[in-house]
Amino acid sequence: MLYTLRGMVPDWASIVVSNMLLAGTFAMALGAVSQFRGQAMPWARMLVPVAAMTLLFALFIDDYRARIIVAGVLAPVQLGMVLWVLWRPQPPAQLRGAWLFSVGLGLQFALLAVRGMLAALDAIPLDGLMHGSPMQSFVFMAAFVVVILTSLGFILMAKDRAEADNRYFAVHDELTGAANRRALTQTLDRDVARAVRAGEPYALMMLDIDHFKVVNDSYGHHAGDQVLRHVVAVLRERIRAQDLVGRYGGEEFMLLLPNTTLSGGAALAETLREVMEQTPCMHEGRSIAVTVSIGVCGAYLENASNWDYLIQAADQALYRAKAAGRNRVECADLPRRAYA
Ligand SMILES: Nc1nc2c(ncn2[C@@H]2O[C@H](COP(=O)(O)OP(=O)(O)OP(=O)(O)O)[C@@H](O)[C@H]2O)c(=O)[nH]1
Repeated sequence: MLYTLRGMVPDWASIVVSNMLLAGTFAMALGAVSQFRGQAMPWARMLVPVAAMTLLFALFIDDYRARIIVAGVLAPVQLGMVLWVLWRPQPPAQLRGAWLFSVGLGLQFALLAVRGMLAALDAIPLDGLMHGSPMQSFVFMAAFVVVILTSLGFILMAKDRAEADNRYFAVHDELTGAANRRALTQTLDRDVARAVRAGEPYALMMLDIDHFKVVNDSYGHHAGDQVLRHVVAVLRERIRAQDLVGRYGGEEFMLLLPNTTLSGGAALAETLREVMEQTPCMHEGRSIAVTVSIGVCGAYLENASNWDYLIQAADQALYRAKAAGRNRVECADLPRRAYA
């Protein structure tokens, strides 16, 4: 708008302020992309080019050629930084939006750089912004395309991320990243049916952190949360790819172990108990001792329609482990009717 008012408003508004705003737009794009990528706002890299553009345009207020050259250098530098943050060190997960956004920015980058270069080589007419040279008309027209492409690209990136987050949190516990109760249930449905079909054994573990309330009370809730993440990390390191660890409730976790016998599950439970005891959780420079009690059940299943009894059996074994002094593993005796 300020560009089109050239001659009707003072030159400092039409020339200096308008280009300061344009540089500001690119700076905001850099801020937005940095935030999108989870990085801090790069204030210096955002503000220095805007200040440089403003100063140089004020300095060259009567020199159209110099201004085109300045814009042909500074704007591509700003746009290059936006593209760098977007694609480095790894490309973003939201590829289709990122490509659209980058094509828009790349077009702007190329146009301003080429125009600056042609001006520097005296290869385009330099009779002013509003005199309708083909190059100038092209730059104006392209600006609309650029705005549409970059806006659509960014909206698409944000939408794809929101959808991916929704999908992730539908099946993961927010605090620990372990499977949530819903994912555990879905996996049990699928796993138990497969185990029955294949005639393979299946084991299930319930694991509970000992005296977790004391951790919260002594070290605070943040430390408690860190202990929960620590437990999941330790469990994940020890289980196989086909096993699943999920958060069943507050400080209670469930492990699903396909193709595992009761004795195999019990051996793994004992290893996990030992590793947990030997691996304290570090929080703000302090070492917090963690022990767990585990109830295990496992069997060759014959009935895929109901697996509740597996959880009940493992839970009862866990209860016995707690009652027997904690930091222990107990195995469940599955009632015969359960899997007959
Ligand atoms: N920090 C934190 N604490 C939680 C969370 N969910 C549940 N808790 C706490 O976990 C504690 C569980 O306490 P209890 O059920 O008494 O169990 P416990 O202290 O581990 O005792 P035992 O299981 O008998 O060994 C409670 O203090 C809850 O507030 C969570 O997401 N974060």
